[in-house]
Amino acid sequence: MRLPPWLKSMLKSFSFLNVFSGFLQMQHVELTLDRLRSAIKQQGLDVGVADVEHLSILCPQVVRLSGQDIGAMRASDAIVITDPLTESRDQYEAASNHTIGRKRASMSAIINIIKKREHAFELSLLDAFRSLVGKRSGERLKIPSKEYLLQFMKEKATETLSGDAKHARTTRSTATKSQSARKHCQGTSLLRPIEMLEHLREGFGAHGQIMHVEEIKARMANYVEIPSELSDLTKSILKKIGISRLYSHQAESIHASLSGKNVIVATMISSGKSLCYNIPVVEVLSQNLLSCSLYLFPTKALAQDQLRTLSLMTEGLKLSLNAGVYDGDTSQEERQWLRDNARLLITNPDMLHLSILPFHSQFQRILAHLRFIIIDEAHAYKGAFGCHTALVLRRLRRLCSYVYGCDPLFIFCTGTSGNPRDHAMELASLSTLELIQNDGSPCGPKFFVLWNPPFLNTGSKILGKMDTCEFARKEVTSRCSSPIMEVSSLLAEMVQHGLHCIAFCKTRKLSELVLCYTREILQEVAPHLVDSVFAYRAGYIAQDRRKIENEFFGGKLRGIAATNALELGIDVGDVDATLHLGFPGSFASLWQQAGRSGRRERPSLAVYVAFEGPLDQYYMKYPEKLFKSPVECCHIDAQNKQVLEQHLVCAALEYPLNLLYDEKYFGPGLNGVILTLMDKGYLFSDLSDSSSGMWSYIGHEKNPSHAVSLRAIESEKYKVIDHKKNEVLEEIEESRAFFQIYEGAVYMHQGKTYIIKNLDLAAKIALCQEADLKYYTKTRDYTDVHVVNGNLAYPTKVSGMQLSRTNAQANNCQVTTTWFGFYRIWRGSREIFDAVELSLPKYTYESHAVWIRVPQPMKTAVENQKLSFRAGLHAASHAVLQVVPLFIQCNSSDLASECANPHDKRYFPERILLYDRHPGGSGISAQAQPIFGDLLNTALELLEACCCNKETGCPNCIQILSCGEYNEVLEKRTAIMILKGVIEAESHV
Ligand SMILES: Nc1ncnc2c1ncn2[C@@H]1O[C@H](COP(=O)(O)OP(=O)(O)OP(=O)(O)O)[C@@H](O)[C@H]1O
Repeated sequence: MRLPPWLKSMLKSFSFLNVFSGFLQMQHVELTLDRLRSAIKQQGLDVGVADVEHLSILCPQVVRLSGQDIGAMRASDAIVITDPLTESRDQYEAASNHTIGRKRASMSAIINIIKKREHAFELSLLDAFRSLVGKRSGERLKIPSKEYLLQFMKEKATETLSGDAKHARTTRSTATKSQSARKHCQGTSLLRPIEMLEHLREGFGAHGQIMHVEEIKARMANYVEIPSELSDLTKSILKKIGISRLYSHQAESIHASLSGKNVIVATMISSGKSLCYNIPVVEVLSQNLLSCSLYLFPTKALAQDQLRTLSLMTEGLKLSLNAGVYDGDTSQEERQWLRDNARLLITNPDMLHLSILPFHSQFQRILAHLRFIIIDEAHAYKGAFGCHTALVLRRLRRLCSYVYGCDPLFIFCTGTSGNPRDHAMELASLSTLELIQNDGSPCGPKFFVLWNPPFLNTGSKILGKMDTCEFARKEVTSRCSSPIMEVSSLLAEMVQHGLHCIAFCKTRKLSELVLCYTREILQEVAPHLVDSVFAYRAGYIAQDRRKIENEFFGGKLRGIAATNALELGIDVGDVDATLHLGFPGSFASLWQQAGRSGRRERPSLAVYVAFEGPLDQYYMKYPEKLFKSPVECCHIDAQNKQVLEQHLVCAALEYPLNLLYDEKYFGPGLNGVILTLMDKGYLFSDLSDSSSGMWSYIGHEKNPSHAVSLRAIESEKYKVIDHKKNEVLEEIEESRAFFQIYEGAVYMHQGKTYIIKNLDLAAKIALCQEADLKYYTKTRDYTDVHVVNGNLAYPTKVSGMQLSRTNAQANNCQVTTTWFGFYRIWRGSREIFDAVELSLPKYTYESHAVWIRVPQPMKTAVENQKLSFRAGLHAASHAVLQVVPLFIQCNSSDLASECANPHDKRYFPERILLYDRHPGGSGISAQAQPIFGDLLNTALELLEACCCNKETGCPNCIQILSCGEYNEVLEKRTAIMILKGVIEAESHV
């Protein structure tokens, strides 16, 4: 059914309603269908519409009324309820007239939603009133004035909720309900970060959310004079950028680099590390006009940031560095120009591996005169990515040495690593490295707030600091307000009061949701600031990202809802506050994110808002564990046989391998790997000439590096195009695409909602159209994991841990996702109101899994007790997944568990299995294998310690946000039985 054209045109004429929609949104109270039905019944009214069940009364722009509210307005008006399934204008009119006619007595307000199966149209209170009552049937009813309605709403906003409204609150989902009770700050006075903390304490945060405030004290600078040995040009550059003295560590590291030492600078975030490499580079490159430098950054954004810094330093001076960024976004002409002219080439390890080393002769000028290799954000090179980068650097060093006769120095920088020196030495295979860590930079005080969304009890009073379990015993379903809403409200508050703020979110979707809610709040309290908040995440096209970075740096934007794409050292200017939606997966990440604020000695604020999961709640309860723990060590294993094989093939193409000379780069495993590669047909040596000992590449691929992905980056992507503007909004990796784009999907981008109109699978293009929708969509899918045997490519080192023996196995696996439909879900209430079928191709990728078999007698024992083995396994896998970040530095979204689909009746393997979510694997499940026994024990402890008494568990134990099956088919008691059984079997290993 389509919305009748007459109604559409009528609605257009009520655009003034948009002005009030934010206001109305804030004021609503919620009503369940049951409550509506009984309220209507209590008043002896005949609803007259066939089936109240079909009423959709949950959209945010419709005022939701409790029975009590209906009573309150009894004298005034009428309620019009139309059947949402009405199919035509005639039926529609008949239904509404019929309805109105039969209840003209004394109903109190209007709730009207017209819904069809494909799209849902929602009318605001006034819309509905005007269109239905005012224009169509108004003569027969009293119409409340606009003033009356607004007054009513104002009163509602201040009144304490009680009676029916209370009940409605506690039975609804949590996202918007606490918001509706808590007024948003309307102020826009300028506040400094410390004043903001007080402001929060007295206002928005006065409901016990603030669990702890850690004051990280200010630190005085230790300055030294600018060394006299520096050239006049370098001194003039320092003067130009306003540096009159150096921090002591800067002088120390510059001296070490200029004395020919490899250096790692491991000082605080924002401690002026970039000068530690820029000054020696400028000094050397200005003295010898042939000398060159190579800068490596892990992200494109950092590369751009550094180019900006270098331009500011050198513009207008007689120094032609011809600096430029050589990455995937660089045009062919620019690449050619940089190859011919650049003396300072900024790139990333992926580009080095794919486009520089295999074509090294084109970079002959640069490689032959390479004096420095700069590796900033060294801590980013860990795990699988670190392992690959280590081998790329070995390939670079041997080419420089054998082919171009040079031995460049390294300067590493890191702000967050537990083992900076060892890690960097392993990364670049260096035998000596000077560690600079006596930090001479100043820093302003930082107030780090731990913030737990408030609890709501059955009386819907917001409770203060209540022990999670104490509360869980009382009422689990109405635990607390949504952390997403809390972060959105905080972001709005910061922006309103003139603070520059970044809200870090774990996923792309969360960053879009936070942006969307923040804008809604700002629309209500400070509409002129709505466009000063943006989202920043992977997927956006490069041009858009640059624009956001520049506008935030320039102060035009005040707030950003970002993923960790903005986490690493980009200098985004004066940030006053950071928000952190959930623990980001490692201390290093958290400190990196928080380090974005408070640069240049300014006081700053950081607020970590907890999710309900065990890890976040653990830190809320034990803040010292957060603030006193050292940052994690970075591990790489450059001897990993499988990775070594891959890179030796590439290295042999670049320059023949030699056992005698290459062992110092590739380690003692070189001989064995060369023989394996010979057997596989990649390498050949003329054994008749035993003196040469050279192994040449004879494989079929023209450029074997194309087959090796350093960080499992997918090349196949889907483009999302705004149909009307013909503009590319985003490119989504193939593995993620069908979770977001399919015909009918609601797609979010920069706080706007779009509907996907067409998906062209062959061209990999999704056309979308902007649409103001109050619902979102979520796919219905299932994922099969097929375990296959094979060696794993990534390290299994877990530092300082006693490894227990275990039955758990780590294997390669094949992950296949099948999409069979999607749900339409109201925002705010998160209620599913429609299910639609889908037909999309399956997506399969290779990954790695860690798993343990559940003993057969355990299955029999569970079934004998008439419990569901599937539900127990599913819940046990969730519990194990929840505890992984306690042992391994990772995000819980890096891994997934095998989840039982409620409709799937096929055989379900008797195993607890976790797998790497990224195609190609990320190495985390391999790291989990040796500690699987600990994971099982901790998961059992978690379940036994959680006081929720629900069989389906709670977010503290077995319910997880990322469950592909929406936490259906879960049994906590059975999970405990199964875990005990598996742990018992482990004790016999
Ligand atoms: N000696 C100095 N005196 C005054 N300001 C300085 C000095 N050195 C650096 N700064 C300023 O400190 C700020 C931070 O510098 P920079 O971005 O180099 O820090 P960083 O340690 O590289 O940061 P990150 O940890 O994010 O990578 C810059 O604005 C820079 O201009």
